[in-house]
Amino acid sequence: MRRAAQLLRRTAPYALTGTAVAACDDDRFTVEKVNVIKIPHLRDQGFPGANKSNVAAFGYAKFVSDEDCVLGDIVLNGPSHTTKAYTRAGPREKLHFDPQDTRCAIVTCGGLCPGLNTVVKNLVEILESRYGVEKIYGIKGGYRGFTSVGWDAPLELTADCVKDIHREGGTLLGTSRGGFDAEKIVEWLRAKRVNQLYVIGGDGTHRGAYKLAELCWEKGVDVSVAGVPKTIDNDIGIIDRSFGFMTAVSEATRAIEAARTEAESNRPNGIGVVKLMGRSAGFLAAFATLASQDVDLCLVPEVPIVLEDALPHLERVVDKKGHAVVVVAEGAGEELLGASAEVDAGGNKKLPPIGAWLTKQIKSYFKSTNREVTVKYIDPSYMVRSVPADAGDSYLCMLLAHAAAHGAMAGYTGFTVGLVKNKSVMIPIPELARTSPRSMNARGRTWERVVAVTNQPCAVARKEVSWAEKQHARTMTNQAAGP
Ligand SMILES: Nc1ncnc2c1ncn2[C@@H]1O[C@H](COP(=O)(O)OP(=O)(O)OP(=O)(O)O)[C@@H](O)[C@H]1O
Ligand SMILES: O=P(O)(O)OC[C@H]1O[C@](O)(CO)[C@@H](O)[C@@H]1O
Ligand SMILES: [Mg+2]
Repeated sequence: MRRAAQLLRRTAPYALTGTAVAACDDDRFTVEKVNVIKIPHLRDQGFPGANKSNVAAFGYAKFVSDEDCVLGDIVLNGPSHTTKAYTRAGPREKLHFDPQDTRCAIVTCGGLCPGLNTVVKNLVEILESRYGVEKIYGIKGGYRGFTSVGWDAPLELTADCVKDIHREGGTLLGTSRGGFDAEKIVEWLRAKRVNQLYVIGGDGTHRGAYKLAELCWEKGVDVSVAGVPKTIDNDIGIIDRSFGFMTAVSEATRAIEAARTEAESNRPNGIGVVKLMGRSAGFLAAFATLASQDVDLCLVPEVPIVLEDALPHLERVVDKKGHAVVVVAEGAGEELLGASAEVDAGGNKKLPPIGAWLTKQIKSYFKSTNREVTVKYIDPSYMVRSVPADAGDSYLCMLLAHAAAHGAMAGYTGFTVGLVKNKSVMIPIPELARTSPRSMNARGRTWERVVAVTNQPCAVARKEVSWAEKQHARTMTNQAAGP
């Protein structure tokens, strides 16, 4: 017997709506409850909008209904199942903003990431060419650029001036940490009659973006704030992966390849150590390790380092192969090196020099066993994120830019976009903020694969369980929590 899903009903803004869905097939399983996550809409804040028909999409695209959802959890492991669902992104039949009266601004914040320019290019192109928006500002140098003057004052972007920017890494607009002033930014938006703001950045940038959306409601300004998540750490919650991450993984494997070549060639007992980015999540280190297949020891922030296991393991590898390769994420080993009280302009804590420390530990361990060792330390950190996006990430950048533009034109606000189970969706920014930064589950499949591929002793992770589980539990609690 199959019972059709009941109509998905939405209530208050940003609330999870408990929506009963029954889908029984010969009593095999039941999806008991789908919690549809509602996206704030400007009409709910009392802005009626233009309610114009979407001629841009008409004739070439299938409109996406506001009722279309994507299930967040598609793995069934029991007779009944509860899952969140995210509103599908895509062109809507009705536009909140009349393109003729639409003025947009785009800003990139936080660290660099492959594909920033590709997102900017695709935003400008879809807004100008498809929707017919005539004024698009490019804010220079992150949030602080709203108040900059002179050469750093906002640019006017056109499809023509962005047509080749995807070929370059970095961001045409510039980026920064710090300098966020909500009052001044909203004042600028009001003065320039900008009614769509696109922010491309990480969790910090999104926290700022939501403050801007809230301030706009408070001040009665009809502005849509749309985010596009950016991080090469891949530490944004909910989404499948962030743009630029796989490009960074490919670049990281080149550094690992160099480390292997150095380690293999330098006698006796060559060891290559590669430090990769990853402030609080070791996804980059883990994926580069899995992709390269050359790594013998991978250290990540989620799994505390146990030197008494790690160093003898390296010695065994060197004995067997003549060389070894180590990958360490920059945020690993906080439990040994201590946390720094210093923070950067974005409020992110500064990290101790784990790569140099580890190199020293390896040297002294081999010395203590009366073995010669040649350690080559490679720190390619900025190189992996300053390159242009590869083909897969370029495609993702285009998809995300389009999702953001369609959502903002339709009048959604305070949302970000992402792939969930390979479908593009909109996510309320508070949901993203609650689930980010996410960390790798030290008892999950990715880490299990890393241990299998490197052959590093499971004991490397033995102390980890309580600490990493605590970390992971925190993320999961955040994800499970309602707004
Ligand atoms: N809680 C917050 N409220 C308002 N603005 C914030 C907040 N956190 C960060 N910002 C601002 O967002 C911008 C970028 O923040 P941050 O340095 O944390 O980078 P990010 O967006 O998280 O990207 P990355 O992935 O590189 O860390 C900065 O201008 C910072 O001032
Ligand atoms: O030196 P910056 O520009 O602050 O960036 C470094 C940080 O950026 C990140 O890649 C996040 O974007 C972190 O892994 C890293 O700690
Ligand atoms: Mg961040």
